[in-house]
Amino acid sequence: MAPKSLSDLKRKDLFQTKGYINAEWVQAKSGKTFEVIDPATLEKIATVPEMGAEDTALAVEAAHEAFQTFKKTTARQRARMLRKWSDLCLEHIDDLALILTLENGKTLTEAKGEVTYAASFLEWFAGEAERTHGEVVPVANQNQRILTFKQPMGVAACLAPWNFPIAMITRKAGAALAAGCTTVWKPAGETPLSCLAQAVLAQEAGLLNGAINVVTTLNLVAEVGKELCTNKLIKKLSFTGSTRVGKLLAEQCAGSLKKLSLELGGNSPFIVFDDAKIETAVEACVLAKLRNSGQTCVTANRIMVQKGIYNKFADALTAKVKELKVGKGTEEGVFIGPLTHERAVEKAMAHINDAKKHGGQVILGGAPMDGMGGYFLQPTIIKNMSSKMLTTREETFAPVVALYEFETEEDAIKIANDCEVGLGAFIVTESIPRSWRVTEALEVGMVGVNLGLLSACESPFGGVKESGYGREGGRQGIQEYLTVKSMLINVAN
Ligand SMILES: NC(=O)c1ccc[n+]([C@@H]2O[C@H](COP(=O)([O-])OP(=O)(O)OC[C@H]3O[C@@H](n4cnc5c(N)ncnc54)[C@H](O)[C@@H]3O)[C@@H](O)[C@H]2O)c1
Ligand SMILES: O=CCCC(=O)O
Repeated sequence: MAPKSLSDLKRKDLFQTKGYINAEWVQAKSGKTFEVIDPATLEKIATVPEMGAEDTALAVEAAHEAFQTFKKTTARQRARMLRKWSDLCLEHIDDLALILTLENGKTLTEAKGEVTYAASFLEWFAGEAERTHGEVVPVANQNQRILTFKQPMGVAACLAPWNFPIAMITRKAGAALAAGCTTVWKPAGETPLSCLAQAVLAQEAGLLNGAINVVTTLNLVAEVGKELCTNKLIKKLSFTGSTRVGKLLAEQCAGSLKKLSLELGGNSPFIVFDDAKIETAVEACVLAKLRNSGQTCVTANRIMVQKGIYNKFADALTAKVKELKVGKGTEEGVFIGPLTHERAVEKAMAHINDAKKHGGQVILGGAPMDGMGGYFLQPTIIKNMSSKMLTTREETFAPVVALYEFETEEDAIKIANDCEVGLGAFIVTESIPRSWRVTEALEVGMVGVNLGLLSACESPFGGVKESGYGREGGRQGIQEYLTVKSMLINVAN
């Protein structure tokens, strides 16, 4: 039987409810705490420390101290630790998935998928650690030799979101530690428990005391964020979350010119051309739109369908979505869990009501599922979407499928690019030339062709425009945590 509650954990010590500084589990200096809630039941699952600036500064100092030793480890030593950590994630996948489902709401199947995805970053960066090096540069002056080498930047702050609390920590910290940086993690207040479980496993994998530190906070997030941005011992900050907060962090980091990676909001177009196979389009759309209840940074937000197949696609998609079971992530057969917090339901309802006001036609769902006890929303499909609507400008971050109609390929590109952000995009077409043309024309960081998932540890992940800058994963991911030093040698005497 599938596990349902914390009492089903096989390794009880993976459920930690304190912050983690210099390899010790600690309370906040102020003694304050906050509660972590199961979004499927609204029941409290844990009480964790509400840490503030003082606690954060201690975590940064511990990481800085550890860096003096950690930077001298070899890439092979670091790779071994990361591989061991990856293996431990897979060994304890059931427990990690259960903790994740209980605090985030996603289904156990998706939670296991996230653990596997998280482990893949650790394995990937273990490999990259040993294959990242400088170069010998051809010289213009025969009396010189020039070479470059890569060095870890120092302490890295890793700020993870609530929608992928495990994978986003390993994507950031895996790269940082592979590079030889030490880290301070700040999980989202809604989902600290998955991060704390990762701290247990990372330590078990042999990481040096102080190489990872976890600061938990919900209500003092602005204070903690500011300390991380302004503390001069931190040399690099990586954030995944909203564009609003990303801009604030960039402003706060400007004072110390800290290097930033920002993976922010998107508004992904999902473009279905007349020549698409309907089954491929529906299957990809369900994944791109409804995975994690629509709460993914690359979630398809504007489903744009060419006129010739608009109604056919809408009917096929509606039939498919009607089959999907909504419920608690721990229940068998559930495809769509609750949203992670109350604000998400409010935001989705604001988008649905705004679409209705401007002529949108709700053909499925359209309301919260009040009797279910958590933050549940009916899977919703809206036709006749137009440029006037809120969803056109802002990501809905919920299981709300907004269907727009377009006429030509040129129109599709123009509409898709008429947007302040540019993270992901999806296109569905049987034409290879069109897939190239459209991919090249879209102003985004990632394009999926005939599929609904853009996630792979070996593929660089990130956006353009107000979706931020920097890349995570791929060969680029580790470079974000390294500096290049050049050495110029006089060989004349
Ligand atoms: N890119 C992503 O993966 C992602 C993740 C979460 C939210 N979002 C977007 O943001 C919208 C709103 O979500 P929300 O209500 O959680 O967003 P929010 O803007 O309140 O918070 C986003 C994240 O930033 C952190 N945060 C907030 N204030 C901070 C500060 N001053 N310093 C440091 N960190 C801070 C929060 O802990 C959270 O993880 C969503 O609907 C979605 O559009 C995107
Ligand atoms: O939501 C942010 C990341 C999602 C992913 O990597 O698939």
